[in-house]
Amino acid sequence: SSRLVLAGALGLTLALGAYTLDGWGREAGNGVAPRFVTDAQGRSLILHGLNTQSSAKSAPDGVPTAYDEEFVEAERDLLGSNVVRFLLQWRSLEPAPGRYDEAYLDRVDSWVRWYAERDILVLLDMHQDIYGPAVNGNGAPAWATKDDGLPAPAQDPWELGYVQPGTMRAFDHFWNTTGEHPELRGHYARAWAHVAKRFADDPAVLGYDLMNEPWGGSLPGLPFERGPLSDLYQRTTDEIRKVDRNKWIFVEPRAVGVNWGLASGLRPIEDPAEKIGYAPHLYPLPLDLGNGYTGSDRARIDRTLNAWRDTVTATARRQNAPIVLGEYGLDATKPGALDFVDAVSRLTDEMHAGRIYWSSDPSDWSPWTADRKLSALGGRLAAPYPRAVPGTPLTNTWDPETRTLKLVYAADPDVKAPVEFWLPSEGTVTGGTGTWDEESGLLTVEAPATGTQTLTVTLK
Ligand SMILES: CN(C)c1ccc(C(=O)NC[C@H]2N[C@H](CO)[C@@H](O)[C@@H]2O)cc1
Repeated sequence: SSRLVLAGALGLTLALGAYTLDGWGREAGNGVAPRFVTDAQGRSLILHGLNTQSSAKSAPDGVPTAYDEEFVEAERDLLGSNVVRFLLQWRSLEPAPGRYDEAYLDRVDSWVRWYAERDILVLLDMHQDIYGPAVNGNGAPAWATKDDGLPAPAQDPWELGYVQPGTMRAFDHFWNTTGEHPELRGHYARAWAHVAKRFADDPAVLGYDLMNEPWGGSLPGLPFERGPLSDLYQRTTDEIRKVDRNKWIFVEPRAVGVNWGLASGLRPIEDPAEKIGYAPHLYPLPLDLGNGYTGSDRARIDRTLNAWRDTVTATARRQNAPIVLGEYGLDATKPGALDFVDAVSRLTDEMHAGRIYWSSDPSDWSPWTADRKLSALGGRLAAPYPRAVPGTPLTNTWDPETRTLKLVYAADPDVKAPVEFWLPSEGTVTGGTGTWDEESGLLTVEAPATGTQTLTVTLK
């Protein structure tokens, strides 16, 4: 099938790309991420939420169409979300070179306000897939799509769109591999600076995810990441920091290969604010090929998860970056799908990484039913978790059998704030004094502010 053709082509690319990295690209890196995003009180945050939303990719006005404020309310109340990865479109932001559409940013701001009113932080994602609409993708404006008139017909599966001649040329011009369009990356960096200038002082905005799933066109993965991609991230960070020295800036590795557990070649980005986060995606190849999380595929996928953990942790450590899994998801009708969701939850809990599910759109992947309740998959996402910790989390494990969450953390005596858990229903706590708020689903726990603390929360 064409998916197998895709896998073969990409697999060969990967093998060649990966082998150039000191063997097969596996780097030791077990253990926890060295950094956390912190709140105003200095608590370490563990971020859980949804991607919103794929419908924005093709929406004429560039904002989600299959989502509304009622859903945002449900995200807080039924899923306990404290973050959203909100898709932006460069085509909507900068419809002509150097001309920014403030009405578009007003529409984005109206969504940010919805999330702000529900204490959900917003990670703004400059989203692209297959470069932009002019080559049957989404993201870039037509004026920045230099396809040299080469063909780029829509493909099935859609991923083959990345290797069409016109799309490859558009990427090669953007990364200036051709040497003919050095101006494009400057436009991209300045467009981000324009967004940052708008939201620099908005406490609801967590920060900026600089590019969704970068693709190097003709450049192999590792040289692409070490060269033009890291250069673009550095240039964009420099432009943003001219107007915003506070927000987090998240960088993504290349999608192909790293989504499946291979090592990334990203260089550490220099940032005077020292607030660079790492936001990789996780899509094991057997699932991408339409299989389930069962039998021999399950064993392969488990090996992918372990490799992904090690390589992601190693890359984050190079940058001293907190980790947020920016995308993971699958068709919930596939065999073993819910077990995969639980496996990713355990993995990111082990890494103390945030996790943002793809996506809130109506589909077989969705956490929502047609009548806006939690789907079976949504129910697995709605597990208890520690959202804010006054110290460094050491252990964070949820056991659905015993309905018990165990948090061990090294208390920071300088952080005068309680532990905050989100629970889908009331729970009791040992190791501290808990206050349950039914309306918000928050269990606030006072515990000693020194030494290693162990809190055990059990749902009633
Ligand atoms: C060949 N290339 C460059 C490629 C192949 C496959 C993906 C992908 O599956 N991505 C996973 C999900 N991410 C997007 C949105 O960011 C979703 O549409 C995909 O399901 C990406 C790139």
